Amino acid sequence: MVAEKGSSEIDVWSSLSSMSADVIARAAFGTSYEEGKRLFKLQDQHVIITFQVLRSVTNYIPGWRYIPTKMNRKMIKVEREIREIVKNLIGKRKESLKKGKYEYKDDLLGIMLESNEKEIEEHGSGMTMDDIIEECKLFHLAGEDTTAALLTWTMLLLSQYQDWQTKAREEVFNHFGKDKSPDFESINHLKIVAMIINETLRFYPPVTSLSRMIHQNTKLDKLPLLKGKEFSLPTILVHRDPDLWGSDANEFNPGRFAQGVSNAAKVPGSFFPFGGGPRVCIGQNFALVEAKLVLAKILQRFSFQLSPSYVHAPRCLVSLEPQFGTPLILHKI
Ligand code: HEM
Repeated sequence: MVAEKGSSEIDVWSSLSSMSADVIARAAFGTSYEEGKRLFKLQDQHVIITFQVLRSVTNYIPGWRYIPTKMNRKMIKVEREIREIVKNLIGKRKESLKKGKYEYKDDLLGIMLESNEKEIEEHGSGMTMDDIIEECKLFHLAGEDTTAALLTWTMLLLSQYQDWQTKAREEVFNHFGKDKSPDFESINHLKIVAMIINETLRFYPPVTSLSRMIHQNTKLDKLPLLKGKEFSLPTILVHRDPDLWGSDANEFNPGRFAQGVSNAAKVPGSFFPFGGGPRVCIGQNFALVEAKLVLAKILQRFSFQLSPSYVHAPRCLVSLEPQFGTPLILHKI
């Protein structure tokens, strides 16, 4: 995309979205990667239709979703195709097992099927086909746009704060030079890159709020929280609160993470981009390794700056994303 010795304007949001879709398709479906990609494309369509339906006034008419409107029929068609693909994938793996070829691989689907077989053998019941399909869908939904958003906001901020871009590149060069590929072990030695990623997660958290159900009456300071009600914890507001982060809460300053996550805020527990408790994000380590690897590789090859055509308009769909893309000018180094 960028000439050997040149510069190009690229919408990094769209490129990084395709990249993280590829990563999650490979991790979830390994050898069946191509079918995985098709599945995830369909799921993207499904999300778009769902948001259209949720935003439509007809959403408030009881029973409307059962009426065969154009939109509802499209939704059913996409859902059916998604189920067919996953069923086929599972069928093929089971078939190979029957033929004695134990072909369950180290991908998410393989691990899930293998542990499910054991569960059924030992306890007589396990996950149904529907459960497995839903788990595959959830991983894609939870893991694709979130990681793409993290990487996109990081690149945007490093375009705006060139001093941090230079520091990060120096660190990457010190560890890997210009050509050595960063690997899983050494990626954790990148302290400045880690600080930048944490500050981006604070500044533009891909998941902007958490929902919780209240199980018993309680009080949060003077605020009564009533059993049976749902409440929302606005991550993005907590992450920018000057009482918790200091007067520079609305400034990008990775240095605040220099002494680790637990010392970054004035009040512990003010940083929770991956949620918390029993439902904490199970993909957080995966996402952080992916983000560090990708960022290190980009910093090794390119310097980048903001394009004059960039329009700042974050919006919240599945994750906090740049509504009009993120055009950056990349220079080969
Ligand atoms: C920067 C990237 C990511 C961010 C910011 C993020 C954030 C979150 C948050 C805030 C939650 C809700 C946690 C809670 O309610 O306490 C969550 C749940 C979840 N995430 Fe992530 N996530 C990311 C990447 C990923 C990836 C790559 C995967 C899969 C490989 C993944 C899989 C999941 C799953 C399956 C859940 C549901 C867990 C449950 O309900 O038990 N996430 N994530």
